[in-house]
Formats: sequence, C-alpha cells, structure tokens
Amino acid sequence: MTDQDKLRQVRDRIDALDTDILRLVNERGRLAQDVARIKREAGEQADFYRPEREQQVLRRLQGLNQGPLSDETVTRLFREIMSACLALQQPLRIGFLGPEGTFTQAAAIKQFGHEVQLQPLASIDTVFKEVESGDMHYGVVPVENSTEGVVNHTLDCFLNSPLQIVGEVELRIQHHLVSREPSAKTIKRVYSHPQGLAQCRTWLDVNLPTAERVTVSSTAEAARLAASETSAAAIASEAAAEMYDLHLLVEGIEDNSGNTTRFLVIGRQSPPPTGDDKTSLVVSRIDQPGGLVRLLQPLSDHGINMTRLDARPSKQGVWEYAFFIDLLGHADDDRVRGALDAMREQASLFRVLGSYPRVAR
Ligand SMILES: C=C(O[C@@H]1C=C(C(=O)O)C=C[C@H]1O)C(=O)O
Repeated sequence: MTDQDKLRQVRDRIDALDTDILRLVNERGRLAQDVARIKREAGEQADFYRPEREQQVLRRLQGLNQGPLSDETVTRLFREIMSACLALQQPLRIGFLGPEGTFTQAAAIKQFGHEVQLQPLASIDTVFKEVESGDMHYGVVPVENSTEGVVNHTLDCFLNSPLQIVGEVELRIQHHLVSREPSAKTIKRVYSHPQGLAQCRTWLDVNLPTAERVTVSSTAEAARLAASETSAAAIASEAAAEMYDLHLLVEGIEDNSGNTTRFLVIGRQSPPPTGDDKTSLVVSRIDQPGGLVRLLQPLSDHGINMTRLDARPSKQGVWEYAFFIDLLGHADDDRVRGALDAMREQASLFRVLGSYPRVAR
C-alpha cells in the first residue's frame, strides 16, 4: 500500500467518526431540548443555566479522559457543546466588564462558551445593575489577581447588591507589549489598565525606563489608543492586539509567569451543592478587642478551610471594616451551616454572597 493509500484509509475512518460525532451531538442537543421541556413543565421560567450540573459533567469527563487530548482541551470542547445545547433551550445574555477584547471577555467565554450573547458594559457597577434589573441573565467581573491582589471595586459593589455569586473562573493572564510601531526602541508612552501596568512594573523599569506610563480604563482601550498614536504602545492581550491590528512587539512581559486573575460570575441565585464548592461571605463586627478572632473562631471550631480573607472599609463608620471571606464547602453542607450560624451570632453585618462550584482548571 502506498502512503497515499494509507492516508486515505485513515481519513475514511475519520470521516466515519465525524458522521457519528455529528449524529451524537445533535442527539445530545435533542435531549437538552427535552430537559428544557421538563424544566418548563415544572414551572421554571427564568433560568435554564445550571452551573452545578455543567461542573459535574466536566468533572466526570475529566475523570474518564485517557488522552491523548488533555483534560483542559476536553473541558474546552465540552464547554462549547454544553453552550450550544443550552442555546437550544434559552439564549443567555451575559454582561461583562468591557470593552471587547478584555480579559473579562475571555473569562466569560471560558465559563459560558461562544453560544451566548455577550454584552460589553462600561463599568463593574453597570454589570451589577444590568444583572439586578434582569436585562442580563448573568455578569462576569474580575475579583482578584495573583500579583496585584483584589479588585476593590467589585468587593464594594457586593456591599450594596443583593446579587449572588454563581461561579468563579480563573484565567492565566499573559500581557504583551503591542504597538503599530515595528520596534520597542521608539516607544515613548505606554498605555494600560492600572493592573496591567502594575503586573509588568519590573519589565517596564528595566526595558522602557523613560517611557511615560498612562493609566486607562481597560487593556482593550489601551490598545485602541496605541493604534491611533505614533511612538505609543499598550500592555494588552493578544485579542486586543488583533482587534486593532497591532504588532506583538514583546510577548509575555508580566513579571510573574504564574500571573492569574480570578473572575466571578454573578446572578440572582447561587446553585445547589456539587460536593466540591466554595462559599463567599462578607462579615463585620462592631470594633472590640479581639473582634476578628472571635468572628473567625467558628470556622476553626467546625474545621472549615478558609481560602481568602480581605478587609475593606465598610463605609458605615470611620475605621469599620467589612471582611470578605472565602471558604471551602457549600452553605447547605451541615458543617458549613453550623459555622455560619455561629458566625452570624457574632457579627454586626453578615451576608452569604453565594456558594458555587470550585473552579475546574
Ligand atoms: C441540559 C441541561 O441544561 C443546561 C445544559 C447542560 C448540558 O448541555 O449538559 C447542563 C446544564 C444546563 O446548563 C440540564 O440542566 O441538564
């Protein structure tokens, strides 16, 4: 048999498999439509998206996966399949901190796939407002970066919003120096979001020490400005560079190669337990000696693992703080419920911001 014959044979088998895969994904789509019918009959109008079920589907397949495709690739493929199945049930509107080309948009796609209507919104406040009003089904906002810490504005929005966290997304953030100039030598000004400038501070100090650093509202806006000026560059994503037809002058200039940002998906109701969940809460206690220790004691008493603690001025009195806490487990788990009840008794402010599936990396 010639090489050509061998190739044809293998491609025939691929064609036969594709026929099967096509039939199977459509069969899956029809089943999703059946699920929608059952949900509608059960009187569930508003919302067909089930993050806890999607997480279970992904975790099960990751457990079964024997390669050669990586778990990450399998997750991405099935995320898109579920996105398409959900679109057959209900077209979702997702608001994200825009403009287009931001990392938040990439996070929204990682969570919901491409078969949703993605709406860039001008500010974190607007994302909260649009979800509260029901114009958007869900919203996606950044909450913390592994190099630069929390996004204060997102935490502050939770202090005044009834919304719940329905999921979290982690994204490796790679920053590039992008410009319409062909070389970094002529760059006199660098635009970026404050987090972008901060995450590349050492690189800028060493490589562009005299360039002016200009803070703008997003990395995508930075790319837009760099596209309209000579001797200017932006620190932005590859997607933003593509959108404004810019050269990638230097790739991966973030100071910390593990640079990761965590985003939150916000909605009106957080999902039921999956067996591997996180709970976020905000608590406060009128200042007293040992106040914080007493507030946290129930977590230790009930053997609950705390994964994050941030303090923000509560805006209700001078030097009063609101503590944002993430812990492992779901608010409906017995152990967590016991700890939360005990904390509630100690606190002057206590609100569960949501329980949601732990991120599938
Ligand atoms: C099919 C369902 O609805 C949606 C689609 C899913 C899927 O394609 O597997 C999973 C959860 C829901 O977001 C379901 O609830 O089972």
